[in-house]
Amino acid sequence: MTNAKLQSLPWQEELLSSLEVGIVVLNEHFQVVVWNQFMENHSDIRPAQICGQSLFAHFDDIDENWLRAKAEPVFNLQTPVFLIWEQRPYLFKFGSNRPITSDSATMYQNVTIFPLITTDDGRVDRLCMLVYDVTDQAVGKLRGERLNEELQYMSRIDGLTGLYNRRYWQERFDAIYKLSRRRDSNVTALMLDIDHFKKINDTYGHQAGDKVIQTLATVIQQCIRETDLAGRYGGEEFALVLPDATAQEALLVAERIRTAVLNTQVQHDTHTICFTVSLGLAPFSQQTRTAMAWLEQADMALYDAKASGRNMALVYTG
Ligand SMILES: Nc1nc2c(ncn2[C@@H]2O[C@H](COP(=O)(O)OP(=O)(O)OP(=O)(O)O)[C@@H](O)[C@H]2O)c(=O)[nH]1
Repeated sequence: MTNAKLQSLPWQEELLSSLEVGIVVLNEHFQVVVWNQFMENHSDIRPAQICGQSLFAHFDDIDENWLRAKAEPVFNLQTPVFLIWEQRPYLFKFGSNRPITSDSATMYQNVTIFPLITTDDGRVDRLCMLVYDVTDQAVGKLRGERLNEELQYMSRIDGLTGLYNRRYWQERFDAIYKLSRRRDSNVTALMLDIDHFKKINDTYGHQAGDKVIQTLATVIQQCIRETDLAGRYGGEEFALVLPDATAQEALLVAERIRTAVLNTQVQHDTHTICFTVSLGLAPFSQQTRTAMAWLEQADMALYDAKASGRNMALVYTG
């Protein structure tokens, strides 16, 4: 079955030309025997230019060793092989004819490679590749995945501050609690609350209050490690967990946050707003039976800090 033979059967040639599928027949030396209209249209290579020549001479971005290894079972075991876009977006680097706004500049392809027997002794001496354009399907799936990732991100993040929201923070905190029990690690939980926040809202308005909350979130992020976990726990209440930190080490972080807040001013309209925070800390202990109980200890220390005059950080003492 050579190109010359195909030309002698016009209806077959017409059939192959009208297919929206690439058809490539290769011999044992990976020389092209058939190159249909689809392949010509997308590669700008005419059959006369490529037939009788090595495929790799025209497509130097196809890894020769890889394709030969892939095709081995087709020749030796007479079994088909499938290349799917999820594993390798394309075999032939063709441009996609989708609109400019489309997600893909190149055509995604699924490729089926199956054996052809043209010898009298039943040996496979040719293989046929069917190249399917699956760009629409691939772009749709990739968009769906990206959308899912965005939705997952949004479901974890607090819209006002960009920190983790309460639900997701709690989920991560529970996991850290379980890990700490197993490893008996030094981890400290921290609760933080803005002092007299109601007064800020009442004096400057809710928008100003929001700005204060956002500014505090930025300050917190600047004062902690990447491995620390910060979340917005309630309106003006934040929860943190500091892995690899004893109570004393976490207290240094808490003091860093407290002083940074003292040195922060929030501009709103013509006003300059200053505020303070109170912090409560609780180191992990094997005696603490649940994650919730651990967090409550930090909350009790926070309550003590508030009761002792605010603008301070205290460690839970039991
Ligand atoms: N602007 C703004 N205010 C909020 C938000 N969430 C809660 N609040 C307000 O935060 C205030 C919290 O007040 P309180 O719980 O009485 O505490 P506080 O005034 O900070 O007093 P102390 O904690 O005892 O220092 C309430 O007025 C809530 O309406 C929010 O997202 N934005």
